[in-house]
Amino acid sequence: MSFQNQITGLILAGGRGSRMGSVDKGLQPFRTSTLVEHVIARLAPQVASYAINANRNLTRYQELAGNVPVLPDYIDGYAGPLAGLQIGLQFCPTELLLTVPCDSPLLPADLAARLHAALSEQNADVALAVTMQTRAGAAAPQRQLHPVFALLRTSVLPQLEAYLASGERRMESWFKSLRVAEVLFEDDAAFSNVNTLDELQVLEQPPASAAAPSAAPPSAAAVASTTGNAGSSAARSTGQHDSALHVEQAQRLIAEQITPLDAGHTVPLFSALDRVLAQDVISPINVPAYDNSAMDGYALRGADLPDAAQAQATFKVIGIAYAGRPCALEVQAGECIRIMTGAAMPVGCDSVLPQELASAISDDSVTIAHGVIQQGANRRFAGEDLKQGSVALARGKLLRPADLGLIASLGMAEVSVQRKLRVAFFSTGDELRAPGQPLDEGSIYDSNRYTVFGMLTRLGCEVIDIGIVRDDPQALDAALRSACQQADAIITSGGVSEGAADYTRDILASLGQLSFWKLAMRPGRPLAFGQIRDGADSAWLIGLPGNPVAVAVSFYLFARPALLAMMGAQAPQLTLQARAQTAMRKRPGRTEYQRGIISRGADGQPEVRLTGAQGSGILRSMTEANCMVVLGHEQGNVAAGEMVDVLLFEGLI
Ligand SMILES: Nc1nc2c(c(=O)[nH]1)N[C@H]1C(S)=C(S)[C@@H](COP(=O)(O)OP(=O)(O)OC[C@H]3O[C@@H](n4cnc5c(N)ncnc54)[C@H](O)[C@@H]3O)O[C@H]1N2
Ligand code: MOO
Ligand SMILES: [Mg+2]
Repeated sequence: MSFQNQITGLILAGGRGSRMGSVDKGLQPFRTSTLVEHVIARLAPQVASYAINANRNLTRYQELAGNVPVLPDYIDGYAGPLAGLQIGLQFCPTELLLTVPCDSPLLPADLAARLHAALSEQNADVALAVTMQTRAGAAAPQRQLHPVFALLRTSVLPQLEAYLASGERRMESWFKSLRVAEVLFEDDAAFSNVNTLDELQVLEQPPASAAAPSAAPPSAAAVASTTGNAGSSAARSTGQHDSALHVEQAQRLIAEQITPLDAGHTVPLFSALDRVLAQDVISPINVPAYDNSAMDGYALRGADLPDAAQAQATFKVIGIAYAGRPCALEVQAGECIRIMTGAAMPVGCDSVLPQELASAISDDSVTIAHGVIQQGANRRFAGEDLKQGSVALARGKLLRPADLGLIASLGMAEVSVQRKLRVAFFSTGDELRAPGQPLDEGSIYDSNRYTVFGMLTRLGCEVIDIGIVRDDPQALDAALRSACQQADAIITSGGVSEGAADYTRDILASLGQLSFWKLAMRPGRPLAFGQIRDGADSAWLIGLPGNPVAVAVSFYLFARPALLAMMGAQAPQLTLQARAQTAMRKRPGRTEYQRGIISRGADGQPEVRLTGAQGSGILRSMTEANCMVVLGHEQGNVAAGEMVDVLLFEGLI
């Protein structure tokens, strides 16, 4: 394997740019493009694929780089280059990560080759660039370390995480704890980094040496498309390393890339259930439209209610007010009107006595004891539910039955909703047979397509079943192209892990920009995500792992939010807490989703137990469960009686 295939590049663009007036350095204009595009042009040919670490303007970086991963820091607060390194190492699909800053547009073309040679020869953890610099006033040139030009083994990630967890942020002192190989580069100018706008202007002068780019870099999108496939083969590196993306990071990366489809249309209210609101619903009226009674009883003036000294008071009944019928009566002191729930409050009345609270009722009078109701009781105000002109429901709302009721209460018979997402789905694998067919030796029934069908349908998608696709490059290519032409998104299962399913990975990658992630979770460790294209058509693709439980879990955690984001829907997952009924085994360093049954304990509090064997091929564990127990990344074994997080299935799985 060539050294390039072992290396993922990481452009560090996550700084504050403090010395540049807080501008985003990577995006500064430089020689007809931007600093980061020059860095991309220099870095891309040296590595299998690359990512950008940025904490601002993520969409802009994404546009410039054409769908390469743009990774924000995992830890908050612009914690410096080590935070960028951390997310880069967590993400890195290859054994080696090469970091370069976004503001060194002249970086050496042989950076990766030379750092790699030294790293291998010296069996080091990290190789760093060094130059000799003559400073003003200094007698001799001095050794200058360039720690952000580093080639690292991803196996150093646990050490880095421990270092960051101790509150440390300094890069050079972290390197002191590692085996470092230093590589002397002659051309100091190649490492010039631009800290101030003045320095940028100096560098903007026409290049003085051959080391500088002679022309504008190729467009970043072109670079990305040439590296996309290389990235997938590099992702199958043979070396053992533990770097894996955290669940939240993968979710964040997906969320950052997906933008909602902008395609609303109007439907009658009865067709709007489970659809996503495409526009805010603004209330055209006050709801309720007028002050009215919340009770059947007697409307009166609160000022006439008896005080403690009076003990009770008797009111004269002067008429009846019904809901839906105007009542022209007006009460005077000591008078009341018999009123029905929902009837408009008669002029002068501000309180309603529920009839069952009266001390005595005759044909024309009502007696009320002191303290039975307060002034203002049981009066519903105009607009207390919704004020005219206010947002009754916000765009992005997934419409539930009560929402339909609310829209109807505004007098609206139609509503603007997003068009249904078209989602194509298929299963991959030579071993798969469709239910109803005979099962020959070595084959199994395809269950994933049915699970995926159910989950897509519950999400309100228009489903396109592409069937079972054999592990055959031509069949996969044809299936993907057909899916891409018909659908907004494609959900596949199987063939995204290492090894025998290489085919699927290669074909998936050949049609677009796909990342193959290893996630720090169980089940659902492998996942593919990206966009594929066929001519003018494009579709998002989520490649779920083949194991049936992993399919459901990965769909829930990644496909569901991705599809909801495409619909522009706001539907966050709700995590509850329950008491563990039994001990649960858990290894720190990954998030586990164990299948559970939540119920009410003897003390009335929620408690949860696991559904037996938790293997990711045991689909029964899923059907018996009504929730998933979520055991967090850092968490270890759970003792009986401890509180654990749970995600309820109802409506989802
Ligand atoms: N060397 C490694 N091997 C594996 C790793 C790894 O990290 N390194 N990850 C394991 C994990 S975790 C999973 S999950 C699987 C995922 O594999 P693939 O996505 O490549 O899926 P397949 O190999 O095609 O299938 C895996 C498994 O699931 C069964 N399957 C597949 N499709 C269906 C279907 N539609 N209905 C029912 N069952 C299905 C298939 O027969 C296999 O048993 O990789 C591990 N290996
Ligand atoms: O995704 Mo796998 O075994 O974690 O099922
Ligand atoms: Mg397979």
